[in-house]
Amino acid sequence: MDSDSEDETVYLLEKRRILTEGLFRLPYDLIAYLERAAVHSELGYPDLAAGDSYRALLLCDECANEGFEYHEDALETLRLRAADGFPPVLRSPGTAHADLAGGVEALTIDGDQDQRTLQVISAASARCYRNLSISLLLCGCLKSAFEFCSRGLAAKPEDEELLQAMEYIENMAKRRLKVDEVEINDLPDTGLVRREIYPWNDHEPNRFSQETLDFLNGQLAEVAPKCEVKVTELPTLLESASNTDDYGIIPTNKQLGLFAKADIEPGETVLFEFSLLAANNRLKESLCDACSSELPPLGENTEVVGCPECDDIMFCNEDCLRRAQEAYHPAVCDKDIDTVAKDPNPREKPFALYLLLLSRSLAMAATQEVHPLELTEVKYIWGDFLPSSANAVSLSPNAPPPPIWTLPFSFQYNISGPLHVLEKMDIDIFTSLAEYDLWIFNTLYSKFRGTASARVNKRNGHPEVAAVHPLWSLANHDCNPNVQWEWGGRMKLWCREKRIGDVPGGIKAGEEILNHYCDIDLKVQDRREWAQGSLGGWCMCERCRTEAAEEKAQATNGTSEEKLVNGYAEEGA
Ligand SMILES: C[S@@+](CC[C@H](N)C(=O)[O-])C[C@H]1O[C@@H](n2cnc3c(N)ncnc32)[C@H](O)[C@@H]1O
Repeated sequence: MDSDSEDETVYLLEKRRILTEGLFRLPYDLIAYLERAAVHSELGYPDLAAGDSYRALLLCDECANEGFEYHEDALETLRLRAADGFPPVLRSPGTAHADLAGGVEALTIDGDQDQRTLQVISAASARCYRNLSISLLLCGCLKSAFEFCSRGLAAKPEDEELLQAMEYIENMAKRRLKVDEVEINDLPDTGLVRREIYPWNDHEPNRFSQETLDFLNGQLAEVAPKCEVKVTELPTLLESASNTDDYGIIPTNKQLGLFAKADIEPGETVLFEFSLLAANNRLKESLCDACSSELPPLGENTEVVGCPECDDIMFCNEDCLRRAQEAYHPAVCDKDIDTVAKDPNPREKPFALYLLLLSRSLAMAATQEVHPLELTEVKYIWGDFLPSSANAVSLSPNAPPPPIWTLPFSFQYNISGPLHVLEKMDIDIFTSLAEYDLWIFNTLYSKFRGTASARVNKRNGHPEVAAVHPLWSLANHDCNPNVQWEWGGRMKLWCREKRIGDVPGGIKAGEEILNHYCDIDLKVQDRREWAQGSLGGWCMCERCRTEAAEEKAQATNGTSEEKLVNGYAEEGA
Protein backbone atom coordinates (compact mmCIF):
# COMPACT_ATOMS: atom_id res chain seq x y z
CA MET A 1 0.00 0.00 0.00
CA ASP A 2 1.45 3.40 -0.93
CA SER A 3 1.38 6.27 1.54
CA ASP A 4 -1.55 8.03 -0.19
CA SER A 5 -3.79 4.97 0.16
CA GLU A 6 -2.58 4.49 3.73
CA ASP A 7 -3.66 8.06 4.54
CA GLU A 8 -6.97 7.46 2.81
CA THR A 9 -7.53 4.28 4.84
CA VAL A 10 -6.73 6.07 8.09
CA TYR A 11 -9.18 8.84 7.14
CA LEU A 12 -11.94 6.36 6.22
CA LEU A 13 -11.44 4.32 9.39
CA GLU A 14 -11.82 7.49 11.45
CA LYS A 15 -14.97 8.37 9.52
CA ARG A 16 -16.28 4.88 10.19
CA ARG A 17 -15.57 5.25 13.90
CA ILE A 18 -17.43 8.56 14.09
CA LEU A 19 -20.44 7.18 12.20
CA THR A 20 -20.57 4.07 14.39
CA GLU A 21 -20.48 6.16 17.53
CA GLY A 22 -23.21 8.32 16.04
CA LEU A 23 -25.30 5.17 15.59
CA PHE A 24 -24.79 4.29 19.25
CA ARG A 25 -26.32 7.69 20.12
CA LEU A 26 -29.03 7.71 17.41
CA PRO A 27 -29.67 4.00 16.79
CA TYR A 28 -32.55 4.38 14.30
CA ASP A 29 -30.65 6.72 11.97
CA LEU A 30 -31.05 5.19 8.54
CA ILE A 31 -29.05 8.02 6.95
CA ALA A 32 -26.06 7.18 9.18
CA TYR A 33 -26.34 3.53 8.11
CA LEU A 34 -26.22 4.61 4.47
CA GLU A 35 -23.25 6.87 5.20
CA ARG A 36 -21.46 4.00 6.93
CA ALA A 37 -22.32 1.69 4.00
CA ALA A 38 -20.56 4.16 1.68
CA VAL A 39 -17.47 4.16 3.92
CA HIS A 40 -17.45 0.35 4.14
CA SER A 41 -17.60 0.21 0.33
CA GLU A 42 -14.71 2.60 0.02
CA LEU A 43 -12.70 0.58 2.54
CA GLY A 44 -13.27 -2.55 0.43
CA TYR A 45 -15.82 -4.38 2.62
CA PRO A 46 -18.83 -4.94 0.30
CA ASP A 47 -20.32 -7.42 2.81
CA LEU A 48 -20.38 -4.79 5.56
CA ALA A 49 -21.81 -2.25 3.09
CA ALA A 50 -24.60 -4.71 2.29
CA GLY A 51 -25.25 -5.26 6.01
CA ASP A 52 -25.59 -1.52 6.65
CA SER A 53 -27.79 -1.02 3.59
CA TYR A 54 -30.08 -3.82 4.73
CA ARG A 55 -30.45 -2.23 8.17
CA ALA A 56 -31.19 1.09 6.46
CA LEU A 57 -33.83 -0.64 4.33
CA LEU A 58 -35.45 -2.11 7.45
CA LEU A 59 -35.54 1.40 8.92
CA CYS A 60 -37.13 2.77 5.70
CA ASP A 61 -39.89 0.21 6.26
CA GLU A 62 -40.17 1.30 9.90
CA CYS A 63 -40.56 4.94 8.80
CA ALA A 64 -43.14 4.10 6.17
CA ASN A 65 -45.36 1.83 8.30
CA GLU A 66 -47.19 3.28 11.26
CA GLY A 67 -47.84 -0.03 12.96
CA PHE A 68 -44.16 -1.06 13.00
CA GLU A 69 -42.30 -1.39 16.28
CA TYR A 70 -39.72 1.38 15.79
CA HIS A 71 -41.88 3.63 13.58
CA GLU A 72 -41.84 6.70 15.82
CA ASP A 73 -38.11 6.53 16.64
CA ALA A 74 -37.09 5.93 13.03
CA LEU A 75 -39.30 8.72 11.67
CA GLU A 76 -38.24 11.23 14.29
CA THR A 77 -34.56 10.54 13.55
CA LEU A 78 -35.12 10.82 9.81
CA ARG A 79 -36.85 14.19 10.21
CA LEU A 80 -33.97 15.37 12.31
CA ARG A 81 -31.44 14.29 9.69
CA ALA A 82 -33.40 15.80 6.81
CA ALA A 83 -34.24 19.04 8.65
CA ASP A 84 -31.57 21.03 6.85
CA GLY A 85 -32.20 19.62 3.41
CA PHE A 86 -31.77 16.49 1.42
CA PRO A 87 -29.03 14.31 3.03
CA PRO A 88 -26.00 14.22 0.69
CA VAL A 89 -25.70 10.41 0.89
CA LEU A 90 -29.03 10.15 -0.96
CA ARG A 91 -27.77 12.10 -3.92
CA SER A 92 -26.44 10.18 -6.86
CA PRO A 93 -22.78 10.79 -7.62
CA GLY A 94 -22.50 13.90 -9.79
CA THR A 95 -25.91 15.38 -8.97
CA ALA A 96 -25.93 18.66 -7.12
CA HIS A 97 -28.80 18.66 -4.68
CA ALA A 98 -31.29 15.95 -5.42
CA ASP A 99 -31.44 12.31 -6.36
CA LEU A 100 -32.16 12.41 -10.04
CA ALA A 101 -31.08 8.89 -10.91
CA GLY A 102 -33.34 7.65 -13.64
CA GLY A 103 -34.24 11.27 -14.31
CA VAL A 104 -37.78 10.75 -13.12
CA GLU A 105 -38.29 12.98 -10.18
CA ALA A 106 -36.76 16.18 -9.01
CA LEU A 107 -37.20 16.09 -5.30
CA THR A 108 -38.68 19.17 -3.71
CA ILE A 109 -37.21 19.85 -0.33
CA ASP A 110 -39.52 22.74 0.49
CA GLY A 111 -42.87 20.91 0.43
CA ASP A 112 -44.87 20.22 3.59
CA GLN A 113 -43.12 18.04 6.09
CA ASP A 114 -45.02 14.80 5.39
CA GLN A 115 -44.54 15.15 1.68
CA ARG A 116 -40.86 15.81 2.13
CA THR A 117 -40.41 12.90 4.52
CA LEU A 118 -42.06 10.56 2.03
CA GLN A 119 -39.69 11.76 -0.67
CA VAL A 120 -36.69 11.18 1.55
CA ILE A 121 -37.91 7.66 2.46
CA SER A 122 -38.45 6.83 -1.20
CA ALA A 123 -35.00 8.12 -2.16
CA ALA A 124 -33.43 6.29 0.78
CA SER A 125 -35.00 2.96 -0.10
CA ALA A 126 -33.85 3.38 -3.70
CA ARG A 127 -30.30 3.99 -2.38
CA CYS A 128 -30.61 0.82 -0.24
CA TYR A 129 -31.67 -1.28 -3.25
CA ARG A 130 -28.82 0.05 -5.37
CA ASN A 131 -26.28 -0.58 -2.61
CA LEU A 132 -27.58 -4.06 -1.89
CA SER A 133 -27.57 -5.02 -5.59
CA ILE A 134 -23.97 -3.95 -6.15
CA SER A 135 -22.50 -4.98 -2.80
CA LEU A 136 -24.07 -8.44 -2.85
CA LEU A 137 -22.92 -8.88 -6.45
CA LEU A 138 -19.37 -8.10 -5.29
CA CYS A 139 -19.72 -10.72 -2.54
CA GLY A 140 -20.82 -13.35 -5.10
CA CYS A 141 -24.41 -13.54 -3.80
CA LEU A 142 -26.02 -13.20 -7.20
CA LYS A 143 -29.50 -14.43 -6.35
CA SER A 144 -29.94 -12.01 -3.44
CA ALA A 145 -28.43 -9.20 -5.53
CA PHE A 146 -30.92 -10.01 -8.30
CA GLU A 147 -33.84 -10.03 -5.86
CA PHE A 148 -32.98 -6.65 -4.32
CA CYS A 149 -32.36 -5.18 -7.74
CA SER A 150 -35.75 -6.44 -8.95
CA ARG A 151 -37.47 -4.96 -5.89
CA GLY A 152 -35.76 -1.64 -6.53
CA LEU A 153 -36.76 -1.69 -10.19
CA ALA A 154 -40.35 -2.50 -9.30
CA ALA A 155 -40.44 0.81 -7.39
CA LYS A 156 -38.29 2.79 -9.84
CA PRO A 157 -38.33 1.07 -13.24
CA GLU A 158 -36.28 3.77 -14.91
CA ASP A 159 -33.53 3.99 -12.32
CA GLU A 160 -30.28 4.02 -14.26
CA GLU A 161 -28.09 2.68 -11.48
CA LEU A 162 -30.45 -0.24 -10.88
CA LEU A 163 -30.73 -1.01 -14.61
CA GLN A 164 -26.95 -0.98 -14.81
CA ALA A 165 -26.68 -3.21 -11.73
CA MET A 166 -29.12 -5.70 -13.27
CA GLU A 167 -26.97 -5.88 -16.37
CA TYR A 168 -23.85 -6.54 -14.26
CA ILE A 169 -25.64 -9.26 -12.27
CA GLU A 170 -26.87 -11.01 -15.40
CA ASN A 171 -23.45 -10.85 -17.06
CA MET A 172 -21.72 -12.17 -13.97
CA ALA A 173 -24.30 -14.97 -13.69
CA LYS A 174 -23.75 -15.99 -17.31
CA ARG A 175 -19.99 -16.06 -16.74
CA ARG A 176 -20.20 -18.05 -13.52
CA LEU A 177 -22.82 -20.52 -14.79
CA LYS A 178 -21.35 -20.62 -18.31
CA VAL A 179 -24.79 -20.24 -19.91
CA ASP A 180 -26.42 -17.79 -22.32
CA GLU A 181 -29.75 -17.53 -20.53
CA VAL A 182 -29.99 -17.18 -16.76
CA GLU A 183 -32.61 -18.93 -14.68
CA ILE A 184 -33.18 -17.09 -11.38
CA ASN A 185 -33.34 -20.28 -9.29
CA ASP A 186 -29.94 -21.38 -10.59
CA LEU A 187 -28.18 -18.19 -9.52
CA PRO A 188 -25.37 -18.82 -7.02
CA ASP A 189 -26.03 -17.17 -3.68
CA THR A 190 -22.84 -17.68 -1.71
CA GLY A 191 -19.43 -16.13 -2.09
CA LEU A 192 -16.29 -15.25 -0.17
CA VAL A 193 -15.46 -12.15 1.85
CA ARG A 194 -12.53 -10.86 3.88
CA ARG A 195 -11.55 -12.99 6.86
CA GLU A 196 -9.54 -10.80 9.19
CA ILE A 197 -9.28 -9.11 12.53
CA TYR A 198 -11.00 -5.89 11.51
CA PRO A 199 -8.87 -2.82 12.24
CA TRP A 200 -11.48 -1.62 14.77
CA ASN A 201 -11.86 -5.00 16.53
CA ASP A 202 -10.41 -4.42 20.00
CA HIS A 203 -11.76 -7.66 21.48
CA GLU A 204 -9.03 -9.97 20.20
CA PRO A 205 -6.43 -10.99 22.76
CA ASN A 206 -2.76 -11.38 22.00
CA ARG A 207 -2.94 -15.16 21.72
CA PHE A 208 0.78 -15.50 22.40
CA SER A 209 0.96 -13.37 25.54
CA GLN A 210 1.79 -14.90 28.91
CA GLU A 211 -1.60 -13.70 30.15
CA THR A 212 -3.44 -15.70 27.46
CA LEU A 213 -1.29 -18.79 28.01
CA ASP A 214 -1.86 -18.59 31.78
CA PHE A 215 -5.61 -18.26 31.29
CA LEU A 216 -5.81 -21.23 28.89
CA ASN A 217 -3.51 -23.35 31.04
CA GLY A 218 -5.74 -22.61 34.03
CA GLN A 219 -8.69 -24.00 32.06
CA LEU A 220 -6.67 -26.99 30.81
CA ALA A 221 -5.76 -27.91 34.38
CA GLU A 222 -9.38 -29.00 34.85
CA VAL A 223 -10.10 -30.84 31.60
CA ALA A 224 -6.63 -32.00 30.48
CA PRO A 225 -4.39 -32.01 33.58
CA LYS A 226 -1.40 -33.50 31.74
CA CYS A 227 -1.47 -30.91 28.95
CA GLU A 228 -0.36 -27.34 28.48
CA VAL A 229 -0.74 -24.87 25.65
CA LYS A 230 2.42 -23.42 24.15
CA VAL A 231 3.39 -21.17 21.29
CA THR A 232 4.73 -23.23 18.40
CA GLU A 233 5.74 -22.94 14.75
CA LEU A 234 3.61 -24.66 12.08
CA PRO A 235 4.26 -25.08 8.38
CA THR A 236 2.61 -22.35 6.32
CA LEU A 237 0.33 -24.36 4.08
CA LEU A 238 -0.29 -23.80 0.42
CA GLU A 239 -3.75 -23.96 -1.08
CA SER A 240 -3.12 -27.11 -3.10
CA ALA A 241 -0.49 -29.55 -4.32
CA SER A 242 2.94 -28.08 -4.99
CA ASN A 243 6.50 -29.32 -5.29
CA THR A 244 7.30 -28.15 -1.75
CA ASP A 245 6.99 -31.79 -0.56
CA ASP A 246 10.66 -32.18 -1.50
CA TYR A 247 11.85 -29.04 0.27
CA GLY A 248 13.96 -29.56 3.35
CA ILE A 249 12.80 -26.31 4.92
CA ILE A 250 9.23 -25.06 4.70
CA PRO A 251 8.23 -21.56 5.81
CA THR A 252 6.46 -21.59 9.14
CA ASN A 253 4.12 -19.36 11.12
CA LYS A 254 3.52 -18.83 14.82
CA GLN A 255 0.46 -20.52 16.34
CA LEU A 256 -0.63 -22.31 19.49
CA GLY A 257 -0.44 -26.04 20.12
CA LEU A 258 -1.16 -28.52 22.89
CA PHE A 259 1.78 -30.30 24.57
CA ALA A 260 2.13 -33.07 27.16
CA LYS A 261 3.65 -31.87 30.43
CA ALA A 262 3.90 -35.41 31.83
CA ASP A 263 4.19 -38.84 30.22
CA ILE A 264 0.85 -40.16 28.95
CA GLU A 265 0.26 -43.91 28.69
CA PRO A 266 -1.38 -45.64 25.69
CA GLY A 267 -5.16 -45.66 26.24
CA GLU A 268 -5.02 -42.91 28.89
CA THR A 269 -7.55 -40.06 28.66
CA VAL A 270 -5.85 -36.85 27.56
CA LEU A 271 -8.77 -34.39 27.58
CA PHE A 272 -12.45 -34.53 28.56
CA GLU A 273 -14.29 -31.32 27.67
CA PHE A 274 -17.89 -30.17 27.96
CA SER A 275 -19.08 -27.35 25.70
CA LEU A 276 -22.39 -25.55 25.49
CA LEU A 277 -21.31 -23.97 22.23
CA ALA A 278 -23.07 -26.74 20.33
CA ALA A 279 -26.00 -26.98 17.94
CA ASN A 280 -27.98 -29.52 15.97
CA ASN A 281 -30.09 -29.05 12.87
CA ARG A 282 -32.66 -31.79 13.51
CA LEU A 283 -36.10 -30.40 14.24
CA LYS A 284 -37.95 -32.24 17.01
CA GLU A 285 -35.25 -34.87 17.45
CA SER A 286 -34.30 -36.57 20.63
CA LEU A 287 -31.07 -34.72 21.38
CA CYS A 288 -30.14 -32.88 24.56
CA ASP A 289 -30.47 -29.15 23.86
CA ALA A 290 -27.36 -28.39 25.91
CA CYS A 291 -24.79 -31.03 25.00
CA SER A 292 -26.38 -32.54 21.84
CA SER A 293 -26.04 -36.14 23.00
CA GLU A 294 -28.78 -38.61 22.10
CA LEU A 295 -31.44 -38.73 24.80
CA PRO A 296 -32.16 -42.15 26.29
CA PRO A 297 -35.63 -43.57 25.61
CA LEU A 298 -38.24 -42.17 28.01
CA GLY A 299 -38.97 -44.58 30.84
CA GLU A 300 -39.74 -44.65 34.53
CA ASN A 301 -36.19 -44.07 35.70
CA THR A 302 -35.30 -41.50 33.12
CA GLU A 303 -33.19 -38.52 34.13
CA VAL A 304 -34.37 -36.58 31.06
CA VAL A 305 -35.95 -33.23 31.96
CA GLY A 306 -37.68 -30.52 29.97
CA CYS A 307 -37.56 -26.78 30.48
CA PRO A 308 -40.62 -25.97 32.61
CA GLU A 309 -41.32 -22.85 30.51
CA CYS A 310 -41.10 -24.09 26.94
CA ASP A 311 -42.36 -27.02 24.89
CA ASP A 312 -40.17 -29.68 23.34
CA ILE A 313 -36.82 -28.51 24.72
CA MET A 314 -35.26 -31.46 26.52
CA PHE A 315 -32.05 -32.00 28.46
CA CYS A 316 -30.19 -35.23 29.41
CA ASN A 317 -30.55 -34.47 33.09
CA GLU A 318 -30.81 -31.73 35.73
CA ASP A 319 -27.12 -30.94 35.29
CA CYS A 320 -27.52 -30.06 31.59
CA LEU A 321 -30.67 -28.05 32.38
CA ARG A 322 -28.82 -26.09 35.07
CA ARG A 323 -25.85 -25.39 32.78
CA ALA A 324 -28.24 -24.26 30.03
CA GLN A 325 -30.13 -21.96 32.41
CA GLU A 326 -26.88 -20.36 33.54
CA ALA A 327 -25.29 -20.01 30.13
CA TYR A 328 -27.82 -19.45 27.33
CA HIS A 329 -31.35 -20.75 27.73
CA PRO A 330 -33.06 -17.69 29.31
CA ALA A 331 -32.40 -15.70 26.10
CA VAL A 332 -34.27 -18.24 23.97
CA CYS A 333 -36.74 -19.67 26.48
CA ASP A 334 -40.24 -19.88 24.97
CA LYS A 335 -39.15 -17.65 22.06
CA ASP A 336 -40.20 -19.95 19.20
CA ILE A 337 -36.61 -20.01 18.04
CA ASP A 338 -36.17 -23.74 17.63
CA THR A 339 -37.39 -23.75 14.02
CA VAL A 340 -34.68 -21.37 12.76
CA ALA A 341 -32.24 -23.12 10.38
CA LYS A 342 -33.58 -26.58 11.29
CA ASP A 343 -34.04 -29.33 8.71
CA PRO A 344 -32.37 -27.29 5.93
CA ASN A 345 -32.00 -28.66 2.43
CA PRO A 346 -28.88 -30.86 2.21
CA ARG A 347 -26.85 -28.34 0.19
CA GLU A 348 -27.27 -25.73 2.91
CA LYS A 349 -26.55 -27.97 5.89
CA PRO A 350 -23.05 -26.71 6.68
CA PHE A 351 -24.13 -23.04 6.42
CA ALA A 352 -27.21 -23.74 8.56
CA LEU A 353 -25.14 -25.51 11.24
CA TYR A 354 -22.79 -22.53 11.48
CA LEU A 355 -25.81 -20.21 11.82
CA LEU A 356 -27.08 -22.41 14.65
CA LEU A 357 -23.68 -22.20 16.38
CA LEU A 358 -23.76 -18.43 15.88
CA SER A 359 -27.28 -18.30 17.36
CA ARG A 360 -26.11 -20.25 20.39
CA SER A 361 -23.25 -17.82 20.91
CA LEU A 362 -25.67 -14.87 20.64
CA ALA A 363 -27.95 -16.49 23.23
CA MET A 364 -24.93 -17.05 25.50
CA ALA A 365 -23.88 -13.41 25.14
CA ALA A 366 -27.40 -12.13 25.85
CA THR A 367 -27.91 -14.40 28.87
CA GLN A 368 -24.49 -13.71 30.38
CA GLU A 369 -24.61 -10.03 29.40
CA VAL A 370 -21.20 -10.12 27.76
CA HIS A 371 -20.05 -9.07 24.31
CA PRO A 372 -20.17 -12.15 21.99
CA LEU A 373 -16.44 -11.80 21.24
CA GLU A 374 -15.67 -11.78 24.98
CA LEU A 375 -17.28 -15.17 25.66
CA THR A 376 -14.56 -17.44 27.05
CA GLU A 377 -15.62 -20.13 24.56
CA VAL A 378 -14.93 -17.68 21.71
CA LYS A 379 -12.30 -15.17 22.72
CA TYR A 380 -9.14 -17.27 22.46
CA ILE A 381 -9.94 -19.56 19.57
CA TRP A 382 -8.23 -19.67 16.23
CA GLY A 383 -9.91 -17.76 13.39
CA ASP A 384 -7.57 -18.41 10.44
CA PHE A 385 -7.49 -14.66 9.83
CA LEU A 386 -5.38 -13.01 7.17
CA PRO A 387 -3.82 -9.60 7.82
CA SER A 388 -6.14 -6.76 6.71
CA SER A 389 -3.40 -5.55 4.36
CA ALA A 390 -3.38 -8.91 2.55
CA ASN A 391 -7.17 -8.65 2.05
CA ALA A 392 -7.26 -5.05 0.94
CA VAL A 393 -8.18 -4.30 -2.65
CA SER A 394 -5.83 -1.86 -4.28
CA LEU A 395 -7.33 0.68 -6.65
CA SER A 396 -3.97 1.42 -8.26
CA PRO A 397 -3.76 0.55 -11.99
CA ASN A 398 -0.42 -1.21 -11.32
CA ALA A 399 -1.86 -3.33 -8.51
CA PRO A 400 -1.23 -7.08 -8.40
CA PRO A 401 -4.22 -9.45 -8.86
CA PRO A 402 -6.97 -8.95 -6.25
CA PRO A 403 -6.62 -11.05 -3.09
CA ILE A 404 -8.52 -14.30 -2.68
CA TRP A 405 -10.92 -13.80 0.20
CA THR A 406 -11.61 -16.85 2.37
CA LEU A 407 -14.70 -16.40 4.56
CA PRO A 408 -17.82 -18.04 3.08
CA PHE A 409 -20.65 -15.51 2.96
CA SER A 410 -24.32 -15.35 2.06
CA PHE A 411 -27.02 -12.72 2.55
CA GLN A 412 -29.24 -15.25 4.29
CA TYR A 413 -26.71 -16.73 6.70
CA ASN A 414 -24.56 -13.68 7.47
CA ILE A 415 -27.05 -10.80 7.34
CA SER A 416 -30.75 -11.61 7.54
CA GLY A 417 -30.49 -14.91 9.49
CA PRO A 418 -28.62 -13.56 12.53
CA LEU A 419 -30.89 -10.47 12.65
CA HIS A 420 -33.93 -12.77 12.52
CA VAL A 421 -32.54 -14.78 15.45
CA LEU A 422 -31.99 -11.59 17.47
CA GLU A 423 -35.52 -10.40 16.74
CA LYS A 424 -36.87 -13.76 17.90
CA MET A 425 -34.89 -13.24 21.10
CA ASP A 426 -36.72 -9.88 21.51
CA ILE A 427 -33.47 -7.99 21.08
CA ASP A 428 -33.71 -4.55 19.47
CA ILE A 429 -31.25 -4.96 16.59
CA PHE A 430 -30.71 -1.19 16.37
CA THR A 431 -29.93 -0.28 19.98
CA SER A 432 -27.67 -3.36 20.31
CA LEU A 433 -25.35 -2.53 17.39
CA ALA A 434 -22.25 -2.56 19.63
CA GLU A 435 -22.85 -6.26 20.39
CA TYR A 436 -24.49 -7.46 17.19
CA ASP A 437 -22.93 -5.67 14.23
CA LEU A 438 -22.23 -7.68 11.06
CA TRP A 439 -18.45 -7.58 11.50
CA ILE A 440 -19.02 -9.36 14.84
CA PHE A 441 -21.05 -12.13 13.15
CA ASN A 442 -18.30 -12.47 10.53
CA THR A 443 -15.62 -12.71 13.23
CA LEU A 444 -17.63 -15.39 15.04
CA TYR A 445 -18.11 -17.32 11.80
CA SER A 446 -14.36 -17.14 11.08
CA LYS A 447 -13.62 -18.61 14.47
CA PHE A 448 -16.26 -21.34 14.24
CA ARG A 449 -15.12 -22.32 10.76
CA GLY A 450 -11.56 -22.64 12.08
CA THR A 451 -12.41 -24.83 15.06
CA ALA A 452 -15.84 -26.51 15.03
CA SER A 453 -16.23 -30.24 14.72
CA ALA A 454 -19.35 -31.85 13.28
CA ARG A 455 -21.08 -35.19 13.73
CA VAL A 456 -22.62 -36.71 10.65
CA ASN A 457 -25.83 -38.67 10.42
CA LYS A 458 -24.78 -42.31 9.98
CA ARG A 459 -27.69 -42.98 7.62
CA ASN A 460 -27.19 -40.19 5.06
CA GLY A 461 -23.68 -38.91 5.85
CA HIS A 462 -24.92 -35.31 6.31
CA PRO A 463 -23.56 -33.13 9.13
CA GLU A 464 -26.23 -32.63 11.77
CA VAL A 465 -24.53 -31.63 15.01
CA ALA A 466 -21.69 -29.15 15.42
CA ALA A 467 -19.77 -27.86 18.41
CA VAL A 468 -16.80 -25.75 19.34
CA HIS A 469 -14.62 -27.24 22.08
CA PRO A 470 -12.20 -24.39 22.68
CA LEU A 471 -9.53 -26.42 24.48
CA TRP A 472 -9.72 -29.49 22.24
CA SER A 473 -9.39 -27.17 19.26
CA LEU A 474 -5.92 -26.10 20.42
CA ALA A 475 -4.49 -29.44 19.27
CA ASN A 476 -2.89 -29.41 15.83
CA HIS A 477 -3.24 -32.04 13.14
CA ASP A 478 -0.89 -34.78 12.04
CA CYS A 479 -1.65 -37.75 9.77
CA ASN A 480 0.32 -39.89 12.22
CA PRO A 481 -1.59 -38.75 15.32
CA ASN A 482 -0.77 -39.82 18.86
CA VAL A 483 -4.36 -39.34 20.08
CA GLN A 484 -7.85 -40.32 19.01
CA TRP A 485 -11.08 -38.42 19.64
CA GLU A 486 -14.76 -39.03 20.06
CA TRP A 487 -17.54 -36.57 20.74
CA GLY A 488 -20.80 -37.53 22.36
CA GLY A 489 -21.98 -35.05 24.96
CA ARG A 490 -18.35 -34.53 25.99
CA MET A 491 -15.30 -34.28 23.76
CA LYS A 492 -12.89 -37.05 24.68
CA LEU A 493 -9.29 -37.29 23.55
CA TRP A 494 -7.21 -40.32 24.49
CA CYS A 495 -3.74 -41.62 23.78
CA ARG A 496 -3.51 -44.10 20.90
CA GLU A 497 -2.44 -47.66 21.62
CA LYS A 498 -0.67 -47.78 18.26
CA ARG A 499 0.72 -45.19 15.86
CA ILE A 500 0.94 -45.63 12.07
CA GLY A 501 3.05 -48.68 11.09
CA ASP A 502 2.09 -50.52 14.31
CA VAL A 503 4.50 -48.41 16.35
CA PRO A 504 3.44 -48.57 20.03
CA GLY A 505 1.61 -45.47 21.32
CA GLY A 506 2.43 -43.28 24.32
CA ILE A 507 3.31 -39.60 24.62
CA LYS A 508 6.39 -38.35 26.46
CA ALA A 509 6.43 -35.14 28.50
CA GLY A 510 7.25 -32.23 26.18
CA GLU A 511 5.88 -33.92 23.03
CA GLU A 512 3.06 -32.28 21.08
CA ILE A 513 -0.47 -33.71 21.21
CA LEU A 514 -1.13 -34.59 17.59
CA ASN A 515 -4.80 -34.77 16.69
CA HIS A 516 -6.32 -35.77 13.34
CA TYR A 517 -8.74 -33.70 11.25
CA CYS A 518 -9.31 -36.40 8.63
CA ASP A 519 -9.64 -40.17 8.27
CA ILE A 520 -6.03 -41.31 8.61
CA ASP A 521 -6.71 -44.66 6.92
CA LEU A 522 -7.04 -42.90 3.56
CA LYS A 523 -4.26 -42.53 1.01
CA VAL A 524 -2.18 -39.38 1.03
CA GLN A 525 -4.03 -37.53 -1.76
CA ASP A 526 -7.45 -38.23 -0.20
CA ARG A 527 -6.25 -37.29 3.28
CA ARG A 528 -4.86 -34.02 2.02
CA GLU A 529 -8.10 -33.20 0.21
CA TRP A 530 -10.21 -34.04 3.27
CA ALA A 531 -8.11 -32.08 5.74
CA GLN A 532 -7.65 -29.13 3.40
CA GLY A 533 -10.77 -27.29 4.64
CA SER A 534 -9.98 -27.46 8.35
CA LEU A 535 -6.21 -27.03 7.90
CA GLY A 536 -6.60 -24.14 5.50
CA GLY A 537 -4.23 -25.80 3.03
CA TRP A 538 -2.36 -28.87 1.80
CA CYS A 539 -1.13 -31.03 4.70
CA MET A 540 2.69 -31.00 5.00
CA CYS A 541 3.07 -33.42 7.91
CA GLU A 542 5.98 -35.84 7.75
CA ARG A 543 3.78 -38.79 6.83
CA CYS A 544 2.13 -36.92 3.95
CA ARG A 545 5.43 -35.71 2.59
CA THR A 546 7.04 -39.14 2.82
CA GLU A 547 4.11 -40.96 1.24
CA ALA A 548 3.70 -38.35 -1.49
CA ALA A 549 7.44 -38.66 -2.29
CA GLU A 550 7.15 -42.47 -2.37
CA GLU A 551 4.16 -42.30 -4.71
CA LYS A 552 6.00 -39.86 -6.95
CA ALA A 553 9.10 -42.10 -7.02
CA GLN A 554 6.97 -45.14 -7.84
CA ALA A 555 5.24 -43.26 -10.65
CA THR A 556 8.62 -42.13 -12.04
CA ASN A 557 10.12 -45.63 -11.75
CA GLY A 558 7.04 -47.06 -13.39
CA THR A 559 7.43 -44.70 -16.31
CA SER A 560 11.14 -45.45 -16.80
CA GLU A 561 10.57 -49.23 -16.60
CA GLU A 562 7.86 -48.88 -19.19
CA LYS A 563 10.23 -46.89 -21.39
CA LEU A 564 12.88 -49.58 -21.04
CA VAL A 565 10.48 -52.35 -21.96
CA ASN A 566 9.37 -50.40 -24.98
CA GLY A 567 13.00 -49.75 -25.86
CA TYR A 568 13.89 -53.47 -25.75
CA ALA A 569 10.84 -54.27 -27.78
CA GLU A 570 11.85 -51.73 -30.37
CA GLU A 571 15.41 -53.03 -30.49
CA GLY A 572 14.23 -56.59 -30.76
CA ALA A 573 11.84 -55.74 -33.56
C1 LIG B 1 -8.11 -26.04 15.27
S1 LIG B 1 -6.78 -24.99 14.97
C2 LIG B 1 -5.47 -25.72 15.84
C3 LIG B 1 -4.90 -24.79 16.88
C4 LIG B 1 -4.22 -23.58 16.32
N1 LIG B 1 -2.86 -23.88 15.90
C5 LIG B 1 -4.22 -22.42 17.30
O1 LIG B 1 -3.30 -21.59 17.26
O2 LIG B 1 -5.18 -22.30 18.07
C6 LIG B 1 -6.51 -25.39 13.28
C7 LIG B 1 -5.47 -24.55 12.59
O3 LIG B 1 -4.18 -24.87 13.07
C8 LIG B 1 -3.24 -24.92 12.00
N2 LIG B 1 -2.71 -26.30 11.90
C9 LIG B 1 -3.11 -27.38 12.58
N3 LIG B 1 -2.39 -28.45 12.26
C10 LIG B 1 -1.50 -28.06 11.33
C11 LIG B 1 -0.47 -28.71 10.59
N4 LIG B 1 -0.22 -30.01 10.71
N5 LIG B 1 0.23 -27.96 9.72
C12 LIG B 1 0.01 -26.66 9.56
N6 LIG B 1 -0.94 -25.99 10.22
C13 LIG B 1 -1.69 -26.68 11.10
C14 LIG B 1 -3.98 -24.53 10.75
O4 LIG B 1 -3.77 -23.16 10.52
C15 LIG B 1 -5.42 -24.79 11.10
O5 LIG B 1 -6.30 -23.95 10.40
